[in-house]
Amino acid sequence: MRGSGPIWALGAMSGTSLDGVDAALVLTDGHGISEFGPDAYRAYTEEERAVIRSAFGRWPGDAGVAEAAELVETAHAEVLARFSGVEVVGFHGQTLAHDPRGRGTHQAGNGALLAEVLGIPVVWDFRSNDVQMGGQGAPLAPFFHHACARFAGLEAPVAFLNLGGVGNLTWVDPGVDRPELPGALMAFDTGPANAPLNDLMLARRGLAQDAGGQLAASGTVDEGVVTAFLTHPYFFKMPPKSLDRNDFPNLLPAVSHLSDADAAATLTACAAAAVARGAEHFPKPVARVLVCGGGRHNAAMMAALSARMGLSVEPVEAIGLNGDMLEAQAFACLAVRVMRGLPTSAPATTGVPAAVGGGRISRP
Ligand SMILES: Nc1ncnc2c1ncn2[C@@H]1O[C@H](COP(=O)(O)OP(=O)(O)OP(=O)(O)O)[C@@H](O)[C@H]1O
Ligand SMILES: CC(=O)N[C@H]1[C@@H]2OC[C@@H](O2)[C@@H](O)[C@@H]1O[C@H](C)C(=O)O
Repeated sequence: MRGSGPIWALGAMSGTSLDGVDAALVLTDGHGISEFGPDAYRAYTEEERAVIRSAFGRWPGDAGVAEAAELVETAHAEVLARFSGVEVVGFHGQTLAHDPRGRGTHQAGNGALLAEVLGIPVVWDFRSNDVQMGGQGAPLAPFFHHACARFAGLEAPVAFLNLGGVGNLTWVDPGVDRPELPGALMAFDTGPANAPLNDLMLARRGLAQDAGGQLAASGTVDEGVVTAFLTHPYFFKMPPKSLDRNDFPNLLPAVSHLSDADAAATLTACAAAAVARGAEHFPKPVARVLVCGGGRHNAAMMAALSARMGLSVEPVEAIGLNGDMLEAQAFACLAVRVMRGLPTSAPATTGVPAAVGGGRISRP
């Protein structure tokens, strides 16, 4: 990559909730954000979603994985081709399985193929190197959260919370000028966020989500279920730590005896309680929690978070960011970091023994 100045990078993310592909342009030198560009979204069709979902938990070579990967590649090629003036693409792919201390981490989608189709260098397979070096391979957005806090001119420690299928929390001290330095970051997955709630809505009501958190807001939380949920060994692990979408298989069955509304309220409370438990690990207190990801549209979840954390919980729009695109933007910024040989994770974000870079670079 020429020079060290900012370039237009296009990031793309297909998250665990499997709604679709987010893509966003960022002008960045990998350290700082100069400007945000346009973004785009391409939903998966129900048929595509079913094929990809059936490959969850599977590894390269397993039945159904090649079909899922092809759909992921096609959807990305479609949405990424809408942009012009792009110098590099950061392609996350679709996580199908994540077992960092076992079989590794598996993001479906071939970046080399996309580079050919788009005619632009593509950085991809961001997580494998970190896992091979002994890290969790996730979360990777924290280096970008650090850049966001500085872009917004924040000075005091702050937390970014992503509420996707899984939740992840990043504590940032914007006063430390590089994300890999000790004291800059602490990050980890908090627990299940929207995934069990979506599964409940699908099973009970045939709906994709609890829109606005309306069903949860009409129910009563079963605190016994929340207390039992918090005894899961994950909550006793020290960060950094990461999760697979299906790591809490007993959560949905734990609300099977409840009405639809009470079950939704209880799963929402569990997601919030997991975040509040996670925040106990923060090295220094924060005054505000800035939320990105689809869960910020769930008023019941936002209220539960604020109540259980005793903090101001606001969407990232409060500091001028786009909460639907933060992860896509993160992989844009990480792509530039990879191109320039900068680290993308550190002991405080993934538990890797030393700051490392990841990602494969494929050129057309
Ligand atoms: N209006 C809304 N009301 C309630 N929930 C919503 C709303 N919009 C989105 N969501 C929730 O947010 C989810 C999508 O969030 P997001 O796109 O951030 O997840 P993801 O990026 O796929 O997941 P991850 O970050 O775990 O990879 C939906 O599946 C739904 O549960
Ligand atoms: C293995 C994997 O894909 N993890 C995702 C998932 O979705 C949310 C959470 O679990 C986080 O760990 C990560 O994504 C974000 C973008 C990250 O790496 O920061």
